[in-house]
Amino acid sequence: MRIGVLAIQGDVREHLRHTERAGAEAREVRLPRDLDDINGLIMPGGESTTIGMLMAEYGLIDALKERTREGRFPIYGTCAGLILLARDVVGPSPARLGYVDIEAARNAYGRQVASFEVGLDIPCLGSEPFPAVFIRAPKITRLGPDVTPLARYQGEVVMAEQGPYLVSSFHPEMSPDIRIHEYFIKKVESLSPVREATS
Ligand SMILES: NC(=O)CC[C@H](N)C(=O)O
Repeated sequence: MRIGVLAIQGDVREHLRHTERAGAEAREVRLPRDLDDINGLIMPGGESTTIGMLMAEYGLIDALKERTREGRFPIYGTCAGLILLARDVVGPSPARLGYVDIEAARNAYGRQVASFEVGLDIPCLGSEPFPAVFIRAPKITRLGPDVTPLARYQGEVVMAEQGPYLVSSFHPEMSPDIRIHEYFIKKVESLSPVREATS
């Protein structure tokens, strides 16, 4: 499996490293042609207005619309990546993909100085809490009926999935734990077209 990491802003190197440790090949994605030979994409955190603007400028929004048309190209959006995958955004609304039926409120977990780490219970990863780092994180303020919640913090959903798309309000690459990357890779494997036998 080959996973792309959107390399516009954020912890690109950490996501590449976690992806490789979790057993997949990892590639940086900047331009539409970088999407050709990957099976899924991770969109790191950063500043969603800037990332969305550059994605639109590089032609990546249109290229991803094409690539995801059959619903078999998984994308994991973390933090700003969640905002770019959200159908609705409260406040200033960046150019984005909007594939997940959620509403996201930007910076709703406080400013940079209010960043924090918590041990989150994420049942699909097993019983060990996941060390989740929140940095000016978005809150999910509405969850559509087809979206499955995967984790909550103080009663509010902070990780969810809908079909091939996975989102988390927090940064999974900032701790050594690679279970979310492993979870995403399994999702990619389950949706990747089976190669035809050559003989
Ligand atoms: N760490 C992050 O990705 C923060 C997201 C940022 N607050 C935004 O709205 O774009």
